[in-house]
Amino acid sequence: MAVRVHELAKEFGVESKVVLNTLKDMGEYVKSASSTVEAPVVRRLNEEHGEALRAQGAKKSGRKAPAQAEAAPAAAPTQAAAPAAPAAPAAPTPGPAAPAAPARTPGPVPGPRKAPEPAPVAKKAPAAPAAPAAPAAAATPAPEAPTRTPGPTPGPRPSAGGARPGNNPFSSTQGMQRNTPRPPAAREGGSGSGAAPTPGGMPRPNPAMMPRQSGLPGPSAGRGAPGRPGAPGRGGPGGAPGRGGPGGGGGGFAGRPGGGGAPGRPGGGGFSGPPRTGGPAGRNTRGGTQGAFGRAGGPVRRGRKSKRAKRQEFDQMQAPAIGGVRVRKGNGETVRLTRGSSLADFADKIGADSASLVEVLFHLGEIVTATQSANDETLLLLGEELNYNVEVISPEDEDRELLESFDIEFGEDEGAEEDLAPRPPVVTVMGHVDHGKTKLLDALRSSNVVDKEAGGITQTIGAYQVATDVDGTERRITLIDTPGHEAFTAMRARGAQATDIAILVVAADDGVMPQTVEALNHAKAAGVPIVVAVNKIDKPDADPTKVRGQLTEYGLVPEEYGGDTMFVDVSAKAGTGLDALLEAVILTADASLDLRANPHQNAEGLVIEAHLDRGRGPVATVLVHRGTLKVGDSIVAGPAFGRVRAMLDEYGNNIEEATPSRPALVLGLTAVPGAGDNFMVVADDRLARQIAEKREARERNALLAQRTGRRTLEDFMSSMEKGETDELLLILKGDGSGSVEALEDALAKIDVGDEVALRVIDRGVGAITETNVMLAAASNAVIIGFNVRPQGKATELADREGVEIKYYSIIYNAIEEIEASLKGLLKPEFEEAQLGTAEIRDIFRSSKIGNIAGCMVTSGTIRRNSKARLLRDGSVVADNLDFSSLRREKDDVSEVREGFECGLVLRGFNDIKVGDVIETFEMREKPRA
Ligand SMILES: Nc1nc2c(ncn2[C@@H]2O[C@H](COP(=O)(O)OP(=O)(O)OP(=O)(O)O)[C@@H](O)[C@H]2O)c(=O)[nH]1
Repeated sequence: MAVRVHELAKEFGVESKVVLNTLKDMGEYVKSASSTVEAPVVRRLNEEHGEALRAQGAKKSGRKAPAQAEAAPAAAPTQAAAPAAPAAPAAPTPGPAAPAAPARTPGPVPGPRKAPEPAPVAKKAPAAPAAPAAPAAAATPAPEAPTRTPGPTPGPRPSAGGARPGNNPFSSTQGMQRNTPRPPAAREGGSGSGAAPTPGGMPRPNPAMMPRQSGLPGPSAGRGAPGRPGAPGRGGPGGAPGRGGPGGGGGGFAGRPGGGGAPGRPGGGGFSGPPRTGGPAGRNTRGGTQGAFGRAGGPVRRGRKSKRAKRQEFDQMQAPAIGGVRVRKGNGETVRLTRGSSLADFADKIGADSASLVEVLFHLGEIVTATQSANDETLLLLGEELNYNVEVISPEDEDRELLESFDIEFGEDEGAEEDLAPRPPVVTVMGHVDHGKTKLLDALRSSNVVDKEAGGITQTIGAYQVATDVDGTERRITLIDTPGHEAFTAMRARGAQATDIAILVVAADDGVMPQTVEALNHAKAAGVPIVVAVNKIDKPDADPTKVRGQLTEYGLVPEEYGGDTMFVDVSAKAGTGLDALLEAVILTADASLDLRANPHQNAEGLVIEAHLDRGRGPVATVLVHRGTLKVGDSIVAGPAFGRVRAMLDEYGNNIEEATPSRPALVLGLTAVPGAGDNFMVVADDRLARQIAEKREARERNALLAQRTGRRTLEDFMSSMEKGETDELLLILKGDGSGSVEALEDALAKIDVGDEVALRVIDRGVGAITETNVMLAAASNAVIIGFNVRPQGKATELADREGVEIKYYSIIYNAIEEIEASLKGLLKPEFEEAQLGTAEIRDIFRSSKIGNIAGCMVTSGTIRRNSKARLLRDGSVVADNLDFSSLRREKDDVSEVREGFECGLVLRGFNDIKVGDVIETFEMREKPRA
C-alpha cells in the first residue's frame, strides 16, 4: 500500500521536502508531504536515491547532536535493524496467529520482503529493548528470519506487503474494497500473515498466492497505517509510550496492541482495525487518540488552573527557544490533525499557546495566523520543529472516521466466505494516442452486447457490460467507457480504484510509444494485471511480434514466451480477435484475481461519471462493488445524497436493481457527486443527508486550507519587491464534470507570466449555490458559471456580498475573457522612449537658480516635463534628472525643437560642463503581447 511522503522522509531522517523534490525529480506526481506514494515508486526511490537520502538524514541528525541525540539512530536504519534481526530467531513462541502464518506465506519471497519490518520498530523507538520486536518477528515464519537482511527499504516494503488487502490483491485496493472478511485468527492475532505479501514489489498475479488471498489480511492490511512505521502506538495521553510500543506496529503487522503493551493505538490502525478487531483495547486507545474527532487531546487537564499555569511556566523555562520563542517541545508524541487545521487547533492539542506557534512559524519563514487553516506542509513543518509526530489525517482516513462516527463501515464485504458470489471483472482500456482505444471500445460494445434483443444501441453512461462465452459459460465483463489512463489515474488519486484489469492497446504498426509505457506504469503501480491487445493487425505494416518483444523489456512477458501476460492480436476496425481478447481478460481474472462480492448487503461502490441533466437533474453512473443497489434505496455519494428514484442500464432501460460490477445510471441525487467518489446505501434519508453535509463541510475546510496556500517570507519579500503578486481566484461551476475539467485544464494553460497567477479554489457540477457565493466572498474569488445559473438566493447573496458571477456557454469565450482579465491584473510595463538631445554650449551661473545650461538642441525635442540624463564623453554622469526650468530667449516654454537654442536648469544638479550632452526621454506604457 501506499505510504506518504512525510513518512518516507521520516524514515530517511530528512525533511519532507527533500523526499518531495527527489520524487518530483523522478517524475512522480506528488504534491505535498501528505501525498501518497505507491510501493513500486518507493522501491525505485530506495534503489535510486535511498543511500543519498539516508546519508543526508544522518548528516542532519548529526548536526542536531546534543538536543536530539536520541533521534540519531532513527536516521540509520541499518543500525536500528541490527538489534531487531537477532530478536527474531530468539522469539520464544509465535503469536497466536503464527501457526497459520507459514501456511499463508509460502515461498521464500515473503521472507526477505518482510524482513525489514522489525526495523522500523527498532528505528522508531531506539530506546525500546529488542523484546517488543519479538512478537512481531515471531509472527513471520521463523525459518525465514535468519535470512533476513535489513533491506534498504525498511518502511515501504512492508507496506507493499500489507498493501494487498482482501482476498484480491489486484483488485480495487486502497483498503476500500476488501472483499473477504478476515478470518478470526487474523483478526485477533493480527500479526502473522498481515503482510499478505505480493511478490517482490511486482504486482503481477501469482496463482501461488490464491489460497492465501482468500483468507487474508489481518488488520495490518488496513489502509495507510501498515506502511507507516511511524504509525504504531499513536500516543494517547501517555504520548511517548505509544511509540514503538506494539512491536507489530512497525511493519504492518500491527494487529494488536498486545505486542508492546503500550497504550498506543494498535499499530496498524487498519481500515477496519479499530472497530472490528481492536476489541476493548482498540476502542479505548482510540478514545485516547488525540482528538480525532474534534475533542482536543493533549495533556489531561486537572487541578487548579494556577497550578497548571505554574507548571507550564516551569516547562517553558526549560523549553528551548526557537528564534527567541519559548515553546515546550514534544517527545515525539503523535498529534493527529485534520486537513486544514489551524495553529490554534494544533496549540490546543499540545497545550501550548497559539500565538507562540505563530511566532515559531514566523521564525521558520512562514506567515500563518492562529485561526487560519494551515496546509499540511505547514503543520508537518511545525511538528518537526517542535518534535511532535504530526499526522495529517488523510482524506480517506477522515472519511472513514466520519463514517465510523455514524457507525458505518465502508469497503468490506459483510458476512462469511459463503456469502460471496463471483462478480465480473471491471476493465479499463489504456494505450497510446491513436492506437485504437476508442475504436476497440466501440467494437466490443457493438459486437458483444449482453442483451442484443433488448438494447440495440448502447448509450454512453460511462461504462457498459459485454458478454463472452468461455468454456461454455457466459461470462460478463464491465468495461469503463473512458479510454486512457488519465481518468484511471485521476480516480486513483482520489483513493478510488474501479479497475480490476487493464487492457493495454498497442498498435501493431506503431509499437510501444511513450503513453504505452505511461499507461503500463500506471497499471503496474496500481497492481492491476494487464492484458495486451495488439491492435491494427489488419494493417500491412503490422508487426505484432515486435510489440511482444518491446513489451518484454518492460516486464510484460507474453505467455507464449514463458511469461504470464496474455497478448491478443486484434483488429478493432475489422472486428477480429475481440472474443479472444475478452476470453484473455476472463482467464487473467480467473488466474490472478479473486473477484467475489457479497450481493446481499447494502450496496457500496464508486461513482464513475456524473453530470447535471437538464431534464433529470443530477445523474450519476455508479459501479456497484458489493451489495445490490435498488430503486428506493437511500444513498449517499460523496457530498451528494438522495434516494434512488430510477436506475437505467447502458441501453437506457429502466432497471430495478444493480448487482456487483454492474454500472447503472442513478437518478434522484440532490447534487452532482464527483467521479471517483464512493457511494453507499444507508438506512434512511436523514442519515444520508447528515453524512453528505459533514462531507461537504469537511471539503470546504480543506479547500480553505488549500487556498491559504503556503506563503513563505521569501515569497512575501520577493512579491513586495516586485510590487506584490496578484492572483485571480476562481470558482468553477459547470453542467458536467467533463466541461468543468476541460475548463479548468484550459485555464491552467493560460500563462501571462509570473506576476499574475490564476487559482481555481473550488469547482463543481450543478447550479451556483449560496455556499459557492459564500466561499467566493470569503476569498475574493470570481465565480464562473458554465451553462449553469444560480440557485435559490445565490444571486441575491452575490449582490449583497459583491461577488462577481460570470456566465458562459462557450469554453473559448470563458478562456478569452479570463485571460484578458488576468492581463488586466498585470501591472503596466513601461519602456523608455528617447525624445531628443541637446549639447551644452555655455554655462551661466546664478546663485539663485543654480547653473543654467545654454544648449543647442541637436536632435528631437527637449520637453520641459520629460526625464533627462547627462552624458559626458559618452558616459552617463547623472540619470533620471528633470528640469526646473526651460526657456527660449526669455520665455518659459514647454518644449524646444531641434536646431534651436535654449536655456535650461537641471533640478538639483549643478555639475555641468560645456560639451556635456543632455538626453531626454519619457517612460511609455508598453502594450502587452
Ligand atoms: N486499420 C486499422 N485502423 C484502426 C484500428 N483501430 C483503430 N484504427 C484507427 O486508428 C485511428 C485511431 O483510433 P482511435 O480509436 O480514435 O484511437 P484512440 O487510441 O482512441 O485515440 P485517442 O482517443 O486520440 O487517444 C482511427 O482512425 C481508427 O479508425 C484497426 O484495428 N485497424
